[in-house]
Amino acid sequence: MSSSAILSCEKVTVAFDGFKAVQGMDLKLEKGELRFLIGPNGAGKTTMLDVICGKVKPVSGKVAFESRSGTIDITRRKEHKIAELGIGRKFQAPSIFAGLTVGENLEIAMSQNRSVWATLRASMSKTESERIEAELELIGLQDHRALRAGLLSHGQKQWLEIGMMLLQEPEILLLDEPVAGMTDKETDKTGELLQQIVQKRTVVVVEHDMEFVRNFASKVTVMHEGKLLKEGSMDDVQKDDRVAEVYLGKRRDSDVVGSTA
Ligand SMILES: Nc1ncnc2c1ncn2[C@@H]1O[C@H](COP(=O)(O)OP(=O)(O)OP(=O)(O)O)[C@@H](O)[C@H]1O
Repeated sequence: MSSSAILSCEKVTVAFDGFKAVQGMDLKLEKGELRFLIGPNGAGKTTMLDVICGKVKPVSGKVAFESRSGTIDITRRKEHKIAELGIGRKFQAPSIFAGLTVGENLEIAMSQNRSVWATLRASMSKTESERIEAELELIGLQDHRALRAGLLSHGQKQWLEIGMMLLQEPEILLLDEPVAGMTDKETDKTGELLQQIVQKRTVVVVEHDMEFVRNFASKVTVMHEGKLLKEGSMDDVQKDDRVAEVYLGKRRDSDVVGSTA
């Protein structure tokens, strides 16, 4: 692995009943980057996240994680072990406790190894409380600590969930379409949040919202039919005729990979 790489997927192939959803895919992440994984429906993007977090095992290929204590081959590790090593995954469906307050949700996330009720009954240390306060500020929910999480807007629920993940101190965060269903304002706030998160961590985002990708991506990986089609800046990707073809079924045009204006 190169010195600053935090994750390296090499020639990863995934088959579902003989159908190759991912074929010989390479994906290398540098520490602290915000990487967007794009591509048409069925390209294999979500499957790649599944491979990284251990939910799906590849038939061949290798996934190596540069942990704080050295390089670890995580290809065959169990999902919960990979999470413990520092790779967190957020799925599209929120997994917050709607009946508990925002603060309580964060408290639970912070003390994952205690039971939910033991966590709520136990008194928090000053440091823990400050930690939660800092997290609330980061996710923009500082004024909602005592609000029932079920009453938050869709966007706020997503941020809360991101905050809950951050309290588990992952080194890599894998997000599947985090801005789906958000308003434009919420989408922008999410982009800003992700940019703050990568000051300390590495983030991979599977995304269909090209406006969002254009606004916040530095490096984009395009997948098509389970393979790497193109990797580079959004500019490079947008100029690529093959990328335009797979999105639009024709030569470069407006719309999806169109103008940056
Ligand atoms: N558990 C599964 N069993 C069988 N086929 C699957 C399974 N998961 C994914 N696939 C297939 O693998 C291919 C890649 O799916 P994947 O969800 O990774 O694509 P994607 O790029 O994330 O697509 P989308 O953008 O639509 O979410 C698709 O053809 C899908 O139908």
